[in-house]
Amino acid sequence: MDTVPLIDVRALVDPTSSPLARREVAARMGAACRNTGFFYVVGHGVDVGLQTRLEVLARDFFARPEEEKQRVRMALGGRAWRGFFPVGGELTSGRPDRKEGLYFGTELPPDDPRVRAGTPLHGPNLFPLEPEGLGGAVLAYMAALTSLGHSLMSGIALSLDLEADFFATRYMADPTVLFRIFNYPPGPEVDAQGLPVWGVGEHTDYGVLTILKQDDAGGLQVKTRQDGQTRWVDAPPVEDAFVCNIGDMLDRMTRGVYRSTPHRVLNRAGRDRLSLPFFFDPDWTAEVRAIDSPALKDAGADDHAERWDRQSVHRFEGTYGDYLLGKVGKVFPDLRAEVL
Ligand SMILES: O=C(O)CCC(=O)C(=O)O
Ligand SMILES: [Fe+2]
Repeated sequence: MDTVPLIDVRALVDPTSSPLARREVAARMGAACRNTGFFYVVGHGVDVGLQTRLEVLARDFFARPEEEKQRVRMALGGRAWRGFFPVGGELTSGRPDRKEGLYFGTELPPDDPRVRAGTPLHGPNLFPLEPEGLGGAVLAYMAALTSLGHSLMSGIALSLDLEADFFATRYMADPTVLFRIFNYPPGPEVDAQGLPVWGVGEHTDYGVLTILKQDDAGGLQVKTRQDGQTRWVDAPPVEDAFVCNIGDMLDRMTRGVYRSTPHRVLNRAGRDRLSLPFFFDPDWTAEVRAIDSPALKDAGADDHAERWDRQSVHRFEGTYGDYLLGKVGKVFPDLRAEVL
């Protein structure tokens, strides 16, 4: 219960696998979602060559001079919320993180009705990017992870005694996809006041499912709970495995049974750490509801007083888009006026 389990999800990805094999994988995922809310996946089928190409190109990007990276700064992405932010440009719980990053999302042309209507977080990515090939690798990776996201959600649906396509048809026919590439530079572990300098401070993710690719530097920590005690455990890099975790919206949909678990990053490697979180979330216009299933009869009490952001995970109404916009301004204060 205290460590992050590793699950081979091949049966969910392989169209020829048996229903029994799928259910077995789903049961393991369900157990992980109820316990740590975090699990590794292997057997995911995402091409290793593509992953390596993306990692090499991303490292090349972050190694470039600041003024070159600023050519694709977030201010140029406007309402679409895309582009580069420098170290200290993003806040978690009101404090700047020691990380820089590139933001991407679903590539939409300017004549898409949602882009024309000025819908926040919808639009084109800030392409072309240097080095050449980075933009193409990002699009190919987002397509591969979207497919994996649907496979994993079929497992989560089966684990809740729902039809395998429950999420795909009701909530994620046109999923909200946010993809980020982060670089955590090395530096002292504490600041002048002796406070830890987090790569990312303690937080939970907003959405449904996060699929993270991390390099070999380590530094991701997960807050586990057992018998009322909390403990931070490491989620170290595992060869060709993604780290998956449940976000607040799935926590809400399952009335707290599937846990959105706090996590944070401290880069102690003495060199840059590269990580690539992919957020796979409901359709922008989806009205998200609590899931009705006998599998959730043990739905628990509200724990908002203990949570990092003091928000109840169970209270919600409106569309996923409205919910997400409520969060954006807190992490990028400069962008708030532009986006909201
Ligand atoms: O970089 C990581 O390992 C985690 C990033 C993260 O937690 C996030 O972006 O929400
Ligand atoms: Fe996170």
